[in-house]
Amino acid sequence: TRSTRPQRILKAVQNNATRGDAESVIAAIDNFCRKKEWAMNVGDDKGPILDSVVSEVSPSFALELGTYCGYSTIRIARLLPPGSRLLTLEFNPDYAAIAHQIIAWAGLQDKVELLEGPSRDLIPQMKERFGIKSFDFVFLDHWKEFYLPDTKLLEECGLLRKGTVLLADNVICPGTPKYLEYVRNSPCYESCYFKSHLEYTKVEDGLEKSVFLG
Ligand SMILES: Cc1ncccc1-c1cc(O)c2nc[nH]c(=O)c2c1
Ligand SMILES: [Mg+2]
Repeated sequence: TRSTRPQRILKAVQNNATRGDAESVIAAIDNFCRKKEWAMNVGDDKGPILDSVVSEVSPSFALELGTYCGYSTIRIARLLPPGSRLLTLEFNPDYAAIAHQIIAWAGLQDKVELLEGPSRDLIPQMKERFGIKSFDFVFLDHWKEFYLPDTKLLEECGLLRKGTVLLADNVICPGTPKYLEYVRNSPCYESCYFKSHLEYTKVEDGLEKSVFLG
């Protein structure tokens, strides 16, 4: 039977990237998705914006909503200081199975904890089950309809602190109008937009950076 797109991405990594070399894994995925088959990775246009925000925050505890094949997981984890942790949540088991292998190929499995399940079920378990006090950085990249409810859930669970940085992908394409309206109008957030393009295309998209003010 025909392979899946994530399986084809994994094969491109195994055939073109060096084990333990995160940069080569990122390049292999970007080359495959630009030249062979589009896929919903944050990509090499928005990616450097993600990198700059992660480097600026230098988080001890980071959360990613939406792993897919692990591309942005690797972009974030490769920049984390020693001893810091990235938790990444993925509800699709097929995506999670591929992401585990791609994260391992990059040699970043010791910095990353990949949790399978719905974010709305996992977020309330963060303190008790995963020993998280609060997150320093959150990357929202799962499904546009969940950005706002999951942000409110993070607030309600006391998982955001003064200065926590939220970075949201796809705020233009596919678009997250309810989330944007909230973070741009709430007195609890200071928000700004980084204009870019939908991965591997000329279509406008961008990242919204929102600092929680407590
Ligand atoms: C799939 C797609 N088609 C056309 C335009 C945009 C997308 C698209 C792009 C992304 O970066 C996504 N990231 C997380 N989750 C998504 O569902 C998603 C969808
Ligand atoms: Mg995205």
